[in-house]
Amino acid sequence: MSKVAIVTGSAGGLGKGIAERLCSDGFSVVVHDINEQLLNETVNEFKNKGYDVIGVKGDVSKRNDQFNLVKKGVEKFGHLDVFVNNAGIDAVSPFLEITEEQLNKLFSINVNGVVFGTQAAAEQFISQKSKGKIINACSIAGHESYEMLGTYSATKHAVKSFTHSAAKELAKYQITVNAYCPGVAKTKMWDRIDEEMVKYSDDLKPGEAFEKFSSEIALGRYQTPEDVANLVSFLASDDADYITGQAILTDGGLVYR
Ligand SMILES: NC(=O)C1=CN([C@@H]2O[C@H](COP(=O)(O)OP(=O)(O)OC[C@H]3O[C@@H](n4cnc5c(N)ncnc54)[C@H](O)[C@@H]3O)[C@@H](O)[C@H]2O)C=CC1
Ligand SMILES: CC(=O)C(C)=O
Repeated sequence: MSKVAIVTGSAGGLGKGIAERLCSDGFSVVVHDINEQLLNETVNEFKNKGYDVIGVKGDVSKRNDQFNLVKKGVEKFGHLDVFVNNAGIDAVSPFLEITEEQLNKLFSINVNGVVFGTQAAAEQFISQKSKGKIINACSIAGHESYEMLGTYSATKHAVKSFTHSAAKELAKYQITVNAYCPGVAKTKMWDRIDEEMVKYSDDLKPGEAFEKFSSEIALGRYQTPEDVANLVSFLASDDADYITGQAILTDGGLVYR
């Protein structure tokens, strides 16, 4: 019987890289996203590669959608082993321009989404009477608070905090809760961050905000989805059974904690 993983926001970006890696690790995978067209494209691409996947559309900020996601995954594959709370969004603005709308939107997706996903997965693990692994997308911005990324950084600090508290409460069920903290990966998220940072700057040209962040990476290159997937693959494996409550940096040497 193959292991089963759900990865939220996995039609593109880091989530897609994580979902593909878990497929090649032998998992049956539920690919999930709010973007239905991209979701269908990714599911078809994975099926053509021979991977055992289904697609479920949903919005992580809606509690019912998160419980429906687990239900659909279990209806198809019979059980659940790993739930990756990957979906997240960005926002760029000076502190004095942070709006109520920005705060509500980012917290509802990046934080509420992680809480609801964790609750849905944990209920399933408990009812299965099995161990289970919950793996959350944090960030270097969950360890360091960046200028122009104040709201985003606050959401990722909240993800780290919920990773700690959920790990403490769920350990008695043999459920582990950990987080991966990427650095600077060239996905659509960074394309948007770069575009916004350039708008707010007098001297940055398109691409230069990304280059500026990347130039500080000790290992000398920006991150790929595969770099992130390497860590998530380990956290999803039995080799990580004794690790819980950790928010692990994978950033090529950028933030040291
Ligand atoms: N790209 C980077 O350098 C870094 C990314 N991260 C985190 O990694 C995660 C993935 O980031 P990327 O792949 O770069 O982002 P991305 O924007 O490239 O991809 C995110 C995916 O999530 C989906 N999504 C957005 N809102 C959703 C919602 N409400 N419900 C369901 N799906 C939704 C999008 O449609 C998209 O397919 C995020 O949590 C992000 O904060 C952390 C550190 C660095
Ligand atoms: C996108 C991200 O997580 C940053 C800038 O730390």
